[in-house]
Amino acid sequence: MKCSQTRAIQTHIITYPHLNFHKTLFGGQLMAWLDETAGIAAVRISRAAIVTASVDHLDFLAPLKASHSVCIDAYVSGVGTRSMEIFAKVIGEDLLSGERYLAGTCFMTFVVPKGASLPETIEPETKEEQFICQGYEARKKVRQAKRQESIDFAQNIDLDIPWN
Ligand SMILES: CC(=O)SCCNC(=O)CCNC(=O)[C@H](O)C(C)(C)COP(=O)(O)OP(=O)(O)OC[C@H]1O[C@@H](n2cnc3c(N)ncnc32)[C@H](O)[C@@H]1OP(=O)(O)O
Repeated sequence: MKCSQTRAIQTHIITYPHLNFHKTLFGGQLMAWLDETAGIAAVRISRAAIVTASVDHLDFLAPLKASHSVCIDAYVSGVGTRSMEIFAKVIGEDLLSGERYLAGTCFMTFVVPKGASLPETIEPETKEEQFICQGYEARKKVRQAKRQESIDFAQNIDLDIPWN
């Protein structure tokens, strides 16, 4: 399957319900849209009931201003056995001037249920897709190491009710 066959895109106008104190897009809203868009890309390759396993390297590069549009563009950039990596980019656009800017990039990992299968490879075509996909194996190694760290870390987190 080609990266482009998994591509999912959402575009929104940045207006009041989604603004923060700075009159720019609330980061939590952007994260929700990212998860939704990336999730669609993940289902397109797997046709399975995926879950979000991790979000790494979410860089907020520029604020998204009120009345600009925000376009979230996501595609599968690597496949493992049950996991897949999705790359997403966030593009802001001043709709009156037409100026576009990169507001963020992000990698997310989604996992299919046990028993579901994924294609063995994903095929990049454009220069950007080739650039992104070539880093998949290295990023997966880092993620696997971090996952173990995260499991060890969780052993030290207490679940007590704070007001007791
Ligand atoms: C769509 C939604 O809104 S979902 C809501 C939010 N997400 C959730 O609730 C998920 C909660 N977490 C879970 O259910 C589990 O931890 C899971 C399903 C993510 C992983 O659990 P398991 O099935 O036991 O994982 P297992 O160790 O078998 O690994 C399966 C694959 O996932 C990958 N993986 C598991 N956890 C992570 C992680 N945190 N980050 C990156 N990759 C991961 C593994 O590397 C492995 O990849 P591979 O098969 O390509 O080699």
